[in-house]
Amino acid sequence: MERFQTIQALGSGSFGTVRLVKDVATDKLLAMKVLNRRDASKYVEAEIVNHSLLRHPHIVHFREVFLTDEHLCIVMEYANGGSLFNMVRTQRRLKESMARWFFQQLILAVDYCHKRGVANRDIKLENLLLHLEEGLPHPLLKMCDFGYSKADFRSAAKSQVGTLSYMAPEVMKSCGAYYDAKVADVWSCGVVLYVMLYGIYPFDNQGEDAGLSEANKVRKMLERMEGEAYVLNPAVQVSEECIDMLRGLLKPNPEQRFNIDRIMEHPWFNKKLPPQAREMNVYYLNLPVPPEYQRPEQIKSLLEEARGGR
Ligand SMILES: Nc1ncnc2c1ncn2[C@@H]1O[C@H](COP(=O)(O)OP(=O)(O)OP(=O)(O)O)[C@@H](O)[C@H]1O
Repeated sequence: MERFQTIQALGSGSFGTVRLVKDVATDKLLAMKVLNRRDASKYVEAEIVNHSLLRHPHIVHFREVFLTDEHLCIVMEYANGGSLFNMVRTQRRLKESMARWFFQQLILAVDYCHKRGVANRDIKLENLLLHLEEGLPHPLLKMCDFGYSKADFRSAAKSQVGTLSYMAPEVMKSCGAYYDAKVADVWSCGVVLYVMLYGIYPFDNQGEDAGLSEANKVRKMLERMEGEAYVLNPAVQVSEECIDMLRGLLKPNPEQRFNIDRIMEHPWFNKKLPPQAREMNVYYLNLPVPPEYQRPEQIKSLLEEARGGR
């Protein structure tokens, strides 16, 4: 008998589809990403291995990867509330208190990833899923998609990856020069916060830039980033403390940008922060890996097999 029963399709990405499945043994609902075996590239391998290193309440939990005759299946936690992107699109923008609720969870997840040695490099609203849980006033945030992630980034990154609207200026300009992937992640968190509050992108002015070539669009965006020329619409009620946070995150010079410690010390971040949030991160960092979990070496050899070494 099959171990997983498909309930419905959840969506599709550049590599394959994601399904809602039921674990037949436990009745638990899970998400399963199904790729063709031939798409088991080194990038996909990095995505899965990096994801498998992370266990945190605000990161979609990686369960296992397995092969069928034709497919590579990645089983993970199912987030039942859609994405933050959909929520912001439906509501146009979020109230400051709601934006802070999600931002706190995002920063806890990013802090944990960085301490584990993983930079996501594609933090955006579409990759932040939501999970509704009984008894909680708002959905929980769950980071997903480690397709561009980089582990062991002590030697900084240099490839230009990510999504343009969320990309830090030093990444956009890098052209093979090194940048610190952790600091670039903080910029993307700043863009996420801005979009939640104002319902538009801070630097990607789609109206004004329509019709421009890609190169000119990037040039325009860079000019706005470097001039810190994002609009703080006065019709939207946002506190001074929150704006101070935004300004610290969207500093074009990576050396002047807030780092995670500075964010976590900020009074706006600490307002209504759930008790023991920081201790929780220490707890998850020290959690031993259960013996039944797939290790990076096992995952790598499975992917090797998928690539043809059957
Ligand atoms: N764990 C999950 N729980 C619930 N929905 C999920 C889960 N993982 C992915 N999805 C949904 O499935 C869809 C496809 O996800 P997938 O990660 O394959 O592609 P993508 O991120 O949209 O695109 P790409 O892979 O090109 O970046 C998305 O709409 C996503 O919200």
